[in-house]
Amino acid sequence: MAFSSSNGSEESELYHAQIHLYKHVYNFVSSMALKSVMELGVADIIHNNGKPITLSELASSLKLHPSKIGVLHRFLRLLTHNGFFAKTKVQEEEAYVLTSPSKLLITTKPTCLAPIVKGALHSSSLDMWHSSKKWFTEDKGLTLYQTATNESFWDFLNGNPDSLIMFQEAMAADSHMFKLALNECKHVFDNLESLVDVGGGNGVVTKLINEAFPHMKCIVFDQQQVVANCSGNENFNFVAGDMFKSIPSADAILLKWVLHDWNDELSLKILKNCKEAISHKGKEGKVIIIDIAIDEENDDPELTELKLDYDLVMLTMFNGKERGKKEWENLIYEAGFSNYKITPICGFKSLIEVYP
Ligand SMILES: C[S@@+](CC[C@H](N)C(=O)[O-])C[C@H]1O[C@@H](n2cnc3c(N)ncnc32)[C@H](O)[C@@H]1O
Ligand SMILES: O=C1c2ccc(O)cc2O[C@@H](O)[C@@H]1c1ccc(O)cc1
Repeated sequence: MAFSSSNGSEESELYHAQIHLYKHVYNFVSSMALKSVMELGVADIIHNNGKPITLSELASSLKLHPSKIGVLHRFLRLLTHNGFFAKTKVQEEEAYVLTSPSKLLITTKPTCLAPIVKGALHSSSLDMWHSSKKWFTEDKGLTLYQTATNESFWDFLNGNPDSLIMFQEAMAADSHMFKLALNECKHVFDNLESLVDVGGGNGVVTKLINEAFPHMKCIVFDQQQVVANCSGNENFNFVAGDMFKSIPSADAILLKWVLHDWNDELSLKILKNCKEAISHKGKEGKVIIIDIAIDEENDDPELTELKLDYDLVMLTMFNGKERGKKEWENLIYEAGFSNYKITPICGFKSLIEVYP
């Protein structure tokens, strides 16, 4: 039933529809206000203050022009409404404190996600969206990013060292969360003598695994330009190569946030190379995938929205995708594996153990 017959509820439905639409039009304002506050370093200032901070104290720490104190107040009002800050009173004056989400912007903490905010909301990640109509009406086999910029996002990173660093820092920041998850899924890595972290970037995850299992021979395998200046030690090494060609042999292969960058055809190629790399172990080898698993039936709608947002980001930037359980199963079986197990970790990702 789209509209009821009574005039009153027809209007009310229209008003609700209007609010729904406006809310979605202005969703970007919350993202951009968050980015602005992250760039100012507000979380660090509140954290270093050691107690709730008043607006005037905050403005003075930030060395704001006096004309911008009211502006800061309005940014903080929205972000307080959104759960990023909370308000209390200091001698009758309003003062701000951090909440759990804004504590993730404290730059001295290993759990800091400011580099994700910086990279994901950088103009180089966002500008492409203005070309979506052109992209929809063409069939050139390009990503939205390529349609907008004439190069792939990977080529852009390879030609822009500062952007490559920004991307690697964002990936490294996300990987620190894995330290907590490792406590829950330590058993997955038990009894492995060797592991290759394919597309392992600058090795944050591998280092955490190596610290938990010092006798495991760990290799971070990534593109030459990513690992060229990385150094390790006897059981924690960097190897340059191309995962589409071949992958070094090991008891287990780790693929964290790699397969979602690629479509099914290319993901299949990577998985088949992983299978080859563990073939010497017979049925004992395994591939460990850490990625999103969409589960609309069981996840709450907010979590599903985040996963679907990521799906569109992967589609538009890389021609990649976030997968549901059935899509993971099809991919895994098509690559020649016989069994798998999906376990949710890190809040919105899953760990998928894949067996030959
Ligand atoms: C999204 S990042 C994930 C990095 C890391 N696994 C993490 O979770 O932080 C994908 C990684 O795949 C690497 N990569 C892309 N193409 C590759 C290739 N052909 N061979 C090896 N690594 C590749 C990128 O350089 C990048 O470090
Ligand atoms: O968060 C981002 C992300 C995460 C995982 C991945 O495989 C690719 C990603 O690219 C964007 O979606 C986004 C990001 C973009 C640019 C950047 O410098 C950092 C993160």
